[in-house]
Amino acid sequence: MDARHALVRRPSSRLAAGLVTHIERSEDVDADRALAQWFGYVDALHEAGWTTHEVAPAEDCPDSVFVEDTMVVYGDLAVIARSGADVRRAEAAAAEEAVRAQGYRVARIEAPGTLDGGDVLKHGETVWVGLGGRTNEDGVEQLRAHLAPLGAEVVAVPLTKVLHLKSAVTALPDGTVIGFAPLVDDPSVWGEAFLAVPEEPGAHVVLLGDDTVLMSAAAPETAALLEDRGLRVVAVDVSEFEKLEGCVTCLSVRLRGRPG
Ligand SMILES: NC(=O)NCCC[C@H](N)C(=O)O
Repeated sequence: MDARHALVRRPSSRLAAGLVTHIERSEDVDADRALAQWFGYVDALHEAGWTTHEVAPAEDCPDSVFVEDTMVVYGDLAVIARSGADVRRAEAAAAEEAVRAQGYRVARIEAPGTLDGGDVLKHGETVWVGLGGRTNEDGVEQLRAHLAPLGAEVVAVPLTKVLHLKSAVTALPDGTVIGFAPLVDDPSVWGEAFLAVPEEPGAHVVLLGDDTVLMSAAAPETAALLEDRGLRVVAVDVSEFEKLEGCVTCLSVRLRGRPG
């Protein structure tokens, strides 16, 4: 992997008021513990050689820590999302400012399109987009138009069982797409490349390097399975974010092809 930079955004003290859609609301989201977990996550990025850049915090936006949802970065272009949850739209402006400061060109998903960055899974030149939750057809079409000149193929994927596509599936460095089968609408999208994992929190990995993945500490069996495949696993406790349907992917935007 080349340049290793990532955007992160520290949690609002109002995190407990974040949105919950597919799971029961937990009454015990602890904002202090969440902040400690967020520092643990950021430390794990640093230890793996990543430099982090903070998007200005947004106290009034309980879900702002889930910075992944504010954009899709491909090549030298950042497509600023227009969340399918209108209460989250205020998060985008500061995220745009932060990614511009890293040298990216910017495009935007415009109304009536909606798209959340968490619905977008990239591997190589293929970009799968979950359709049916926070992202609509117009949002997919706009993303396709923005990314086509960069050589990306955008593929819409049905999504009904979880919040975002990357709540269901993520990709390993070799292109294997992992998911917890009961929550994946149509694994046949990935054919032989799909690998079922034994735990729901095990479906989410952040690629930290060519052979290293970051994942939730709540998925020890999946961690062992990935280690058997030759990967190094860095596990972090993100329990407070998981109570709000967040996972390791949504806490950062990795800027792998940073222009600047
Ligand atoms: N990309 C992600 O998985 N984001 C998680 C967002 C969770 C937040 N509570 C929401 O419902 O928008």
